[in-house]
Amino acid sequence: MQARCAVALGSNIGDSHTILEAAIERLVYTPGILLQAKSRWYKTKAVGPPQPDYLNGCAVLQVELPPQLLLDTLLAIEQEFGRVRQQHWGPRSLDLDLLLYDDLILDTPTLQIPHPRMRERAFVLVPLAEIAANWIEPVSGRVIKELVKEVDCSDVHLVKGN
Ligand SMILES: Nc1ncnc2c1ncn2[C@@H]1O[C@H](COP(=O)(O)OP(=O)(O)OP(=O)(O)O)[C@@H](O)[C@H]1O
Ligand SMILES: Nc1nc2c(c(=O)[nH]1)N=C(CO)CN2
Repeated sequence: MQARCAVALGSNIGDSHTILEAAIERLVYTPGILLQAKSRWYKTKAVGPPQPDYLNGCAVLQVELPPQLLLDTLLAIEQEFGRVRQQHWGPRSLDLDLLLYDDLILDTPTLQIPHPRMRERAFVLVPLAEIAANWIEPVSGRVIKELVKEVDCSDVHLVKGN
């Protein structure tokens, strides 16, 4: 079975640009994952507890993996990039969040789709609107380009020379 999914990428430790570009390559290297689109990179102020600014972006993938296996793959790639789970919302070399999986709504103890906080996050919605503006977020029934108008995007800045 083929599905289209959207992934958010973030990094605020190390050479984040190199890490995020390498994470895209690593995703593409995974059997069952094809890259359909990737956004440019954005420098963003950390939301939540004080920590270094992030570099964020999004990608749209065509996958042949079921949702939980896809998540497990994302978590494994985070580990490969040295992601130690110091503390929730703490700095990390690589964060991969599964935002959308076709029009699936899933709420299990290990996986929630759509990502439960994506609609409040400019650092997700701005790059996602760049590559998936007309994707309907299934919980709200709204398209991404409408959702991004409802969040404060003043802390999301396109990186020069993307
Ligand atoms: N859609 C999803 N995308 C990514 N992780 C998810 C998702 N749904 C559930 N999880 C679970 O959330 C756990 C916590 O992830 P993590 O510690 O990276 O949270 P975070 O990225 O710091 O915060 P946030 O979840 O708010 O982005 C993961 O280990 C994963 O098992
Ligand atoms: N700007 C920004 N802030 C965050 C981010 C992130 O990726 N970017 N990720 C978090 C936990 O997932 C918490 N806060």
